[in-house]
Amino acid sequence: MPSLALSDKKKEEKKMKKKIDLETTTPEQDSKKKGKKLKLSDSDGEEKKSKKKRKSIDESEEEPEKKSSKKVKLSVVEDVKVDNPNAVSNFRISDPLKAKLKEKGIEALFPIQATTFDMVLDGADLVGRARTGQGKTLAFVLPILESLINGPAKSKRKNGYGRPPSVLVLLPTRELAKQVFADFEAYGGAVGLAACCVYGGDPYAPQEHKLKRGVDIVVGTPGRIKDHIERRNLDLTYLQFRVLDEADEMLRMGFVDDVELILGKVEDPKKVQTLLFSATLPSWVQTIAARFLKQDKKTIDLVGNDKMKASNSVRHIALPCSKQAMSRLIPDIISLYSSGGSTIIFTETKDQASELSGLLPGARALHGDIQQSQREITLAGFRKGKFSTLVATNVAARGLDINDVQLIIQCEPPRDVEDYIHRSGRTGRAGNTGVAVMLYDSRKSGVSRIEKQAGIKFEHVSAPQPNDIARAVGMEAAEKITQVCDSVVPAFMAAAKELLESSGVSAEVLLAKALAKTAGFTEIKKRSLLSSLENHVTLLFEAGKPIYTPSFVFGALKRILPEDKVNTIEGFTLTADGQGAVFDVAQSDVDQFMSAAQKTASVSLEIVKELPKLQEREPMPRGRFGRQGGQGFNNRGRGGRFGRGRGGGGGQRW
Ligand SMILES: Nc1ncnc2c1ncn2[C@@H]1O[C@H](COP(=O)(O)OP(=O)(O)OP(=O)(O)O)[C@@H](O)[C@H]1O
Repeated sequence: MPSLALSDKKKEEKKMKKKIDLETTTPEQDSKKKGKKLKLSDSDGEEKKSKKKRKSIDESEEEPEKKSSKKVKLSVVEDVKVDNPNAVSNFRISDPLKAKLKEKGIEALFPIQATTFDMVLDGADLVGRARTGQGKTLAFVLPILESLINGPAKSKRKNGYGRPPSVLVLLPTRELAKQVFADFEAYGGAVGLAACCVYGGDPYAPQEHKLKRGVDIVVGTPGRIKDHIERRNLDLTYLQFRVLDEADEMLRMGFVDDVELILGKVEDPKKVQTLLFSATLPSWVQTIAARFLKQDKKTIDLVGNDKMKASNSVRHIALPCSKQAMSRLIPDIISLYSSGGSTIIFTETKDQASELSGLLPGARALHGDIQQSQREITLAGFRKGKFSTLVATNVAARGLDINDVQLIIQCEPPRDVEDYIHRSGRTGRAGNTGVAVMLYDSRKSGVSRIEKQAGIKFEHVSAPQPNDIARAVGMEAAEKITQVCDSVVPAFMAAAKELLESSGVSAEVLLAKALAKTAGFTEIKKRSLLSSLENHVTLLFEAGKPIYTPSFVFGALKRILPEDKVNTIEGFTLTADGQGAVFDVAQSDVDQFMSAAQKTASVSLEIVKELPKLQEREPMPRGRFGRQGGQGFNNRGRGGRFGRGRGGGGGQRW
């Protein structure tokens, strides 16, 4: 299909442009462009100095003529690479690491990596913040490894059998620990450094064995790390680097005691470099940074006071939908917005995740009540594309980097804006684009709160209608049809001719039927705009004067319609202008409602074509410090949130 090919091409071009933008723009360049200030807590000068150093090394390495002759020979694309100040070759990265980066298709550092590389390699403590999917993991992996093999940490690193680790990385969940471990294993392995991963839910013995044999890097979750320290399997005396990744989540989960205990185990905190990374840094994390990091720490905040806190390569969409309509609506949202890629659906509770995954064809659930071994199988299957829809609780909200996730669906506005930012950030990663659809109950909403706090502007859309769905699935079906092998066509020609002659409809109509059948659609039901309910229609009620209460509308309706009919209306909401109310009625009742309204001059009813702006009723705010135990953090239980089973409250949600 030419139009399909064209749109795909455009998408690819856009992706390329975005990728190049991400790779070539350093925050300094960016801030100059926008007149925005990059937050550098101190030694700004040092950073400039090391940049200069880099430049002068580059200049002395090559004769000017050589440089220019090389440029002449290069194509435009190659030119971008050479001129890119963030090209890997511009950093003090040793050859085996460079080769590994190249093997992984990484030619230039992303801004958070480029900005912090020298600081970390030169020994600074650091608080680093960048939006989701912008490469924070390599921002600590690369300079730490480089420091251990060629930099200041090399001479202090212990060698040989039974050596204690030089690096400790703490993460909030097992899935994340495994992901970060995979990077340390790949890049560390390239320079002869050994890493191991320890987390709860797995037997102790194999972890114990690895630790006793000696490793350079330990990656894990706080609970299990603490257990290994107490069992004397883990000696942190010679630690040189401590990394707190997704620090705010770790502390929010109630790991604060474990984290403190672990961080307190180093012999001389002044000799240890501590790095703290996240996409969200609530102000209370700054307090933690002040306690655990050195006074002269650097802060690199690539989000800063920018209004937009969530990923800016994601399309943020808000869509009204009742609980009832959800499981039937979601497949259509996937057809319309997933561009053929994978989808992660976030629910608020474990029960919801299980229930919804059972209702969606081919979907699997991931939450804290599922056994660790099964969780790993599910996640591995999703990563490999064995199934394309994952229904998860917040267990999958943070940090997970899964290729080809094109669509995020959140079943309701999350209570914490940080959750919105991290969940929607599972798509649109590494310079790619993605779509995040947030469903909301028009009677409760919460949309404006997320919009305001995350600094995003939602696209407000209504439930996909028959034409939208037909266009989307029709395109996919068309692609399937055009892929049918030419050699099988002659065998079907006689049947096709006969059908064309006998059906009495045009070739176009027949082809449309073939597309519908190929896409698996025998009927498409209309949906209401307000609750996304099938075979329902959204009506607008007006009375020619301001409406202050729902009871006024119900009273007026009951005067013109039987009470039991009025009681069937769904999703009742007042409009933002205070002049009307919208609600859904069954398609079969529409005529009765409309003719009743026509008989009276006091009210009017109209079928809504486009949903007007609605009044929002905010849910009760949940205080961050509202329902927890000590330490002043939202203590949802000591890791119980993800089923570590270490007691504490609040573990039921995820
Ligand atoms: N310099 C680079 N060039 C190309 N791809 C990169 C580069 N650095 C990292 N990536 C890729 O970008 C993706 C996102 O990286 P990463 O998971 O570290 O992001 P993040 O900032 O930690 O996101 P989150 O806040 O969601 O945890 C990964 O697939 C990673 O391999």
